[in-house]
Amino acid sequence: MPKKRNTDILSSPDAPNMFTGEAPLESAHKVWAKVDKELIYALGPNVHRSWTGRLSVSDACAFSVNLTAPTRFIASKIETQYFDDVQRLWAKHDVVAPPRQITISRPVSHMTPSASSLKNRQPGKALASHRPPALGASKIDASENTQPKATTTRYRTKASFERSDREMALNNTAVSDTPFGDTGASAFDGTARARMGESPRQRFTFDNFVVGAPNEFAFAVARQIASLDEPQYNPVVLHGANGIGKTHLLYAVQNAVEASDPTRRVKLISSEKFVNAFVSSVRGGGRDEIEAFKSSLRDVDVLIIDDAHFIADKPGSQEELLHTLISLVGEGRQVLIAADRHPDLIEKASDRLKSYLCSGLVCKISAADYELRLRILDRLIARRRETANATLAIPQNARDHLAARINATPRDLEGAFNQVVAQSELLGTPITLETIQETLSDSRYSKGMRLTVDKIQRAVAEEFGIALNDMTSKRRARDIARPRQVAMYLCKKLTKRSLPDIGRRFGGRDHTTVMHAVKRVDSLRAEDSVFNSRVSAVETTLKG
Ligand SMILES: Nc1ncnc2c1ncn2[C@@H]1O[C@H](COP(=O)(O)OP(=O)(O)OP(=O)(O)O)[C@@H](O)[C@H]1O
Repeated sequence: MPKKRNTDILSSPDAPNMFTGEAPLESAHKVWAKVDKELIYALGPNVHRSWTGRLSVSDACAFSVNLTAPTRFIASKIETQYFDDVQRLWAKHDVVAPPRQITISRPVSHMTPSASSLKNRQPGKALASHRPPALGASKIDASENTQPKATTTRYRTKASFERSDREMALNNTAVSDTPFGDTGASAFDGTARARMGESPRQRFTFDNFVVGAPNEFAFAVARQIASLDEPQYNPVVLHGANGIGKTHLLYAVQNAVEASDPTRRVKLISSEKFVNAFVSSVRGGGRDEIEAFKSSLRDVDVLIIDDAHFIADKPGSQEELLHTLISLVGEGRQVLIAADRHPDLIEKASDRLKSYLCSGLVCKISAADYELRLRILDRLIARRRETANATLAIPQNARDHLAARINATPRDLEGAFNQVVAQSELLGTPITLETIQETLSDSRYSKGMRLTVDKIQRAVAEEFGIALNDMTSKRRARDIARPRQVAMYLCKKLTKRSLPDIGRRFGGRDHTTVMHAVKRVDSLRAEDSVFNSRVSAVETTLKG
């Protein structure tokens, strides 16, 4: 008779490894020793020494393993930048199938309760309260205040982390209209907040917004909205690339209006929240739900909607938004909207919505130039000195380098600044031009990744001798169309932009046109050596 399988034991968190017979914690230490070594090769010794090499196994069961970092910042950094490597190598060396879930956490004190408890642990005694979160569990349970605080789950993406501050703000606003309290905030939100010192709502003020040629119009408009009781332009749309300061200005308006006249009702909501609230009110089915939704948006003096482009392919929500705007504007209430592109370029937005959005005032925030980036950097340094590190010193040549090198958005600049400062503060090293170069060389700020569509279009237009505006024109003559295809090809190859996004930046072309261009240039490069060397020449110039 076949032996009865003891599923209770095998599915228990303390079950020994089926293959090696090792206890979960023992096997986790062994696996980590291998992963630790391989990470040196995978990430390079410098990165490993500064980040992943500072992890250690603090707890493990048959389903999951908890790796602890010495500080919250290091845990966040690993989670956002190196987690995939850790996870991949862990899966390679852990013989458990499916591989155990990895959680990165930071201790609340040097000797974490879980570590000390593990030391005193009685063989065979389960430590239920010190288990790493189970598979699929969300962030750490706030009641487990003796546990290392998990900064995030395995499902968070880098992009979502970058946006977390802002989303946290928008979500809180939408869930409740109370200013940033702790209510409802997740453990991760708490981490993000601690990392930045203040909530976005507190940081995003007019005073903290650095004004320069690329944003002065938008700033002036926002200030005017905040200072007038009667709208002068309505609706107002601010548009510009991601991370360029739109949300900052929206919050600045909200803050300023509330500070100057607490009786004025201001509501700031993301269009994603708008859609969700609208859909759930409709699903709720009752008239009351729908009426409650409508009045929550219409009983305000100033309605501010962020990321309006999100609503593009949702016809029902678009219609509702349009009615909301018409109703508010009709009653003389101010409407302020932000989107990542001009309303006319919001694909799948209805013509009525587009034309209504353009009927008030549309103003663009342009890319930050070097001078503005330098001034934003100076402001960041000043704030850091005021709030956390009075002796922070960054030599001028290092500042110049940072402002010149991070030629993307203020958000990227802020991220790079945080990285440089945190590394210096945590490792106790001074900030110099060399340390900045080293920090940035390990990161997403490496030159090739920061190439913009605009730069590529310019470089290709120059090489092939066509006008820059032919990149977006409808002209189809081969001597124009071919360089345009080259530029599309290089955008796909050298940036992280999607095919639809690239198409949009080439005069609103379809993604299939971009796909065709990529294939065509690829095959021409293989067939025609002169053409190939011209494309290589542009590529080399761009990569600098
Ligand atoms: N002119 C500026 N002065 C100071 N800080 C700025 C400025 N512009 C942007 N920032 C900072 O850059 C970060 C990103 O800005 P913000 O979230 O407002 O971008 P966004 O345009 O709303 O991006 P998205 O399109 O992704 O929503 C914020 O921390 C903001 O404070």
